[in-house]
Amino acid sequence: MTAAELFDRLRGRLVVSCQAYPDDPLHGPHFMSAMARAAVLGGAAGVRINGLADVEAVRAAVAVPLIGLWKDGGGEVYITPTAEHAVAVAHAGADVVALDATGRPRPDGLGLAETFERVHRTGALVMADVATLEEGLAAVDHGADCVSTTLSGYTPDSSPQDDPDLDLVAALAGKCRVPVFAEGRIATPAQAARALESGAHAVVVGGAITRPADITRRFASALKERRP
Ligand SMILES: CC(=O)N[C@H](C=O)[C@@H](O)[C@H](O)[C@H](O)COP(=O)(O)O
Repeated sequence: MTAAELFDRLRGRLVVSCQAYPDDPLHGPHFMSAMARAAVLGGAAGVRINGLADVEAVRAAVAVPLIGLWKDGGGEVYITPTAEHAVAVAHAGADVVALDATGRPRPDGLGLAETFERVHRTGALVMADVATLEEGLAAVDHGADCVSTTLSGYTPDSSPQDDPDLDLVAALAGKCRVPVFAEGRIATPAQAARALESGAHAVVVGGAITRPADITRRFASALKERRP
């Protein structure tokens, strides 16, 4: 699949992020590949998957474009923190490798251009996970194939917020020559639709679909507040 074909398949569509941490009963490739299959059944045009085992299993389970990442390490930069992680994610079967492109120092000391270049040598594309407009523009200059607002609200240079950062989506979409993905805290179908109206090429939704413990917690706490 060429880059143009891949982005065409995702245009105006939903990407579901299927990720479960080790303390989640759904952790592991068996559950995440079932989750990815359920997402595709429901109309997801792509999936976003964390970790080599999950990427491999999901690659075998669904045929849609797969955005892979590898959260690792205890540092500030934890989304696919080194070029070695990024290349491993590509080799595990990701079509697109998502990585922290905030410009903060990477643990392997490599710059973004060199890291992106190593991903491109595998044949995979690069999704730059950013928190600000400046980071997105710099990532595109360094060769990113697409940009996602994943890290807005989670870095010292972006303010924490409850809602999706649709201002950032609009700002990036207005200035970037590559597809911009809206990602982070999209909790309702209405917010997903607004993300497209803000200029997103596609919309990534995670927890609101794939974290049943968190979804349950929202319902349970709504009852608690009104318990007689
Ligand atoms: C900040 C960070 O580490 N984001 C991660 C990136 O892969 C995931 O934990 C999120 O679930 C994903 O971005 C989708 O966002 P949300 O679950 O809010 O729809």
